[in-house]
Amino acid sequence: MISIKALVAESTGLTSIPPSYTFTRSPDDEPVSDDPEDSIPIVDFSLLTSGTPDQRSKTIDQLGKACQDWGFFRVINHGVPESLMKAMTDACGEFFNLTEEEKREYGGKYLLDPIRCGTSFNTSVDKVLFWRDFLRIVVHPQFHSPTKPPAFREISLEYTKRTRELSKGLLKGISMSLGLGDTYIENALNLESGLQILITNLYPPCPEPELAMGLPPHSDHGLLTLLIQNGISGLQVQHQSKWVNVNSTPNAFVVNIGDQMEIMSNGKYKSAVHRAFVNEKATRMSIAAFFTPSLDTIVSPAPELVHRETNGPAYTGIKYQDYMQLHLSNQLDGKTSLDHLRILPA
Ligand SMILES: O=C(O)CCC(=O)C(=O)O
Ligand SMILES: [Fe+2]
Repeated sequence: MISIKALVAESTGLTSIPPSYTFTRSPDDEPVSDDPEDSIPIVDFSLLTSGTPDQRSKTIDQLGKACQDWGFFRVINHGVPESLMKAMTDACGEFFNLTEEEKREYGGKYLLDPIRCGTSFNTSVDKVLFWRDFLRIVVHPQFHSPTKPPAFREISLEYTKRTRELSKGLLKGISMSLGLGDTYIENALNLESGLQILITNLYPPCPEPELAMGLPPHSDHGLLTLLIQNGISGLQVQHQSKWVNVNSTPNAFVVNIGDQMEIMSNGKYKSAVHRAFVNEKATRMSIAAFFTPSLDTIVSPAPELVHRETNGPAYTGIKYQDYMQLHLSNQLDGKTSLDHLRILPA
C-alpha cells in the first residue's frame, strides 16, 4: 500500500484526495468547543518529584482530578531536555525522508513486529484509509531501532530512557491519587516487563483536509501515553461531548490515560477519546510513547477500588496481550475494544 508521503510526492499538483481516503463526517459529530484550549489541565512534574510535602500532595490531587475529569493533561517541568525532544522529532522526520525502498525493510507483515512502518491504521480492515503514515517501534523491555538514519538509535535510546522516567513518576502520582500505594500500579501491572512503544505519526499536507482524517476518534489501548508534536496543531480531545483543540506547545508533553488505566481503576479514570486532523499546508508529526502492562498480565479492576455492594467490577479481566491483539486487528473506532469488556449493572 502506497504511503501518503509517496502519494503526495508522486502526484504533483494533487488537488483532490482519492475516494478511498474520503470520510463521511457524521451529522451528529460533536461540536468543537470554543473554550480556550488552555483549560486542559496542566501538571507541574517538578512539584511531584521535588516539591514540599504540601506541594506534592496538591499536585497528586491535581493529577487525580485531571485523570478523572479529562483523562488528558499537559505536563510541564518534566525534566526531559528540550534539545532531546527536538532531536527526536528531527530523527523521526529524517526516517520518513528515507527512500520508499529503504523504508520497505520495515514494512513488516505482522502486527506485533518490533519495528513496523506503514500507512493508515490496519489496511486489511480499514474501511476508509487515514491520511497518516507511521513508524512503530518497541523500545522496551527490548530496545529496537531502525539502522537508518544513523543517529536514530542513540537519540531514541536516550528519549526512551527519559520518557520512561517521566512515565514512572506520573504513574506513582496517579497510583497515590487513587488512594493506592505509590508503586501499586507499577507492581500490579508488571510495568518493568511491560512494553514501551514509540509511534511516530506523519500527516503530510492534504489537498482536501476537511474530507480526510489523520486518525479517527479512538482511545489508546495501553496504560499511559506521552505525546509530543512538531509545532503543527491537529490533535483534539473529547471532553464533555465537545472536541477541544490541543494545540502544539513547545516543551510540554501531552499525556493521556489509556484503556488499561480505565479497567484497573474500575472506570474512575476513563481513557480519553481523541482524534487527529490534517491540514493543507504543513506536514504534521506527532511522537507518542505508549506504556503498557506486561503481555501476560491479566488486567482487571483493582480489588481495592471495587466495593461489591455499591461499586461492583465494571470490566472483566483480560490478558493484556489478548487486548492488544483485539485492538490492533480491528478498526480504530472510538472505545469499541473496551466495550467488549464492560459488565453492565444488573
Ligand atoms: O497525532 C496525534 O496528535 C495523535 C496520535 C495518536 O492519537 C496516537 O498515536 O494514538
Ligand atoms: Fe491515540
